[in-house]
Amino acid sequence: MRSISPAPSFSDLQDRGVLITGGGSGIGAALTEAFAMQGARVAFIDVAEEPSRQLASDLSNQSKHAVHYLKADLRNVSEVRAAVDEAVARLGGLGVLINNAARDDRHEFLDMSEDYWDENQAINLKHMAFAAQAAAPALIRDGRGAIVNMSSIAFMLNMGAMPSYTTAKAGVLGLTKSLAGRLGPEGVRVNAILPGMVVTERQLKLWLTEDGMAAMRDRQCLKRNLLPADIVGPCLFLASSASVGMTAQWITVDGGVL
Ligand SMILES: NC(=O)c1ccc[n+]([C@@H]2O[C@H](COP(=O)([O-])OP(=O)(O)OC[C@H]3O[C@@H](n4cnc5c(N)ncnc54)[C@H](O)[C@@H]3O)[C@@H](O)[C@H]2O)c1
Repeated sequence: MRSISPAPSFSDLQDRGVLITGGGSGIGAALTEAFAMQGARVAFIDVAEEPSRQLASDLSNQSKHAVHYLKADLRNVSEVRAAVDEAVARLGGLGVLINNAARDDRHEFLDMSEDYWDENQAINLKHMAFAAQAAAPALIRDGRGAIVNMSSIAFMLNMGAMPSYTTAKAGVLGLTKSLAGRLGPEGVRVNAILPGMVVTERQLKLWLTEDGMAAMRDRQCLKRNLLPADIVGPCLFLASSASVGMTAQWITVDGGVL
């Protein structure tokens, strides 16, 4: 499910330090690959060790710089901080943080426990704030730092099957606007991407059915499934100096649902 279409080239991303959370599979893996192929210095955090090690090793054989895999459970703030510090040390600085990791569990609202809510917010929202906090000093030192936060159109579709996830994804936009306000005066831009239905291995395994995909294609203007590669161009753009005047904004990549 890795990206296959050629990504646009942004020469300013060469040698930039880039950290991607949840970069070991799905959209995150496509982003890890794309930044590595731009010639960036890339590190990614993921809890899934085996596929992540494999990805880092495969990409390191093809890219200008070795790709660094850092194992951490992003639900744990001290692990987030340690992994970000390690990334900054290994990359020799940081220019770009991609807050990508999430887990879109379905859950029944009427049965939802407090613990479930807290754990769900921890993987879908909280780590983005603390990764940004840990990365901020390096991004400020960089002088043209950029953060890209992964939201979702799901919170605008009145979906009843995952209220904690969709609340977190709405929160990602609030976080994006607040951090843009706080970090903009220090030269750091903060933007977000709202993907629509993107077909990944995990989505296929857990949630997507032929009927469900057909129904979403029906709602889209573009009558094809979106793939992780569709998120790559917008993300590279928001990370690069091509979008140097943009902050506190978001780009929707949903094939035209909204
Ligand atoms: N796929 C879609 O249709 C879709 C739609 C809208 C938004 N998004 C957003 O795009 C982003 C990527 O989605 P995806 O579908 O590629 O997800 P995915 O589940 O395929 O990948 C998420 C990655 O995060 C990692 N991860 C999960 N829990 C972790 C933890 N506790 N600590 C560290 N790493 C952890 C996983 O191992 C995995 O590699 C997410 O923010 C998601 O909400 C996806």
